[in-house]
Amino acid sequence: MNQSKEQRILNFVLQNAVRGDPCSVVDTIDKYCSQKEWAMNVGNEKGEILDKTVEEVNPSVALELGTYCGYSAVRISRLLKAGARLLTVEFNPEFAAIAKQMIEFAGVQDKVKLLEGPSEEIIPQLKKKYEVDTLDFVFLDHWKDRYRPDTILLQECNLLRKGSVLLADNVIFPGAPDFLDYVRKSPHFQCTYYPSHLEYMQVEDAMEKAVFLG
Ligand SMILES: Nc1ncnc2c1ncn2CCCCCNC(=O)c1cc(-c2ccc(F)cc2)cc(O)c1O
Ligand SMILES: [Mg+2]
Repeated sequence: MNQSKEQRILNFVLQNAVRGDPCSVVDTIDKYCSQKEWAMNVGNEKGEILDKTVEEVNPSVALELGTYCGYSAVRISRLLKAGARLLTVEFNPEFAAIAKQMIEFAGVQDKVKLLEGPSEEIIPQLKKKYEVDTLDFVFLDHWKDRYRPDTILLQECNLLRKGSVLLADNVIFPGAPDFLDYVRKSPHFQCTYYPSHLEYMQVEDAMEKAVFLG
């Protein structure tokens, strides 16, 4: 049976990156996806905005919605302090299997917990099943029409505290207009817009940071 694109990306990393070196895994994925096959990783340009935000927040507990091949899970977890952890949620079992291998190869498996399932099912389980009190940082990179409902669900589940930071990918392309409208109009969020480009392309995209005010 011929390989999936995601399997080809993983194989390229296993053959060309340095085991246990998260930066080499990130760079190798970017090399493959910019030169051989496009894929929906956040990429290096938006990845630097992600890095700066993670360094600014320095989260103890971070959540990622939409793992895909694990590119941003490796990118985020390489910046986490000792004892900090990233919970990453992936709906697609094939993607989750690739991401698991990617995370282990990068050597960040002790910082990352990969949860398989739809975000709307997993978010309500975070407190009791995954021993989360509140989330310091949330990276939204899953279905774009889930950004707004899941932001509301995070609030309803009391998973946000004063100062929790949400960072959303793709708010321009493919776009998350209802999410932008919601957080920018809400008195509970302080928003910042970061213009950028779609990963590996010269197409306009952007990220939105929304800080929860309590
Ligand atoms: N836990 C969960 N709950 C719900 N859905 C879940 C999930 N976990 C995963 N998914 C399912 C999301 C699958 C991928 C989401 N990301 C995207 O759809 C995405 C698409 C593009 C794109 C751009 C230009 C194009 F021409 C085509 C596509 C770029 C991006 O950076 C993207 O992040
Ligand atoms: Mg994205």
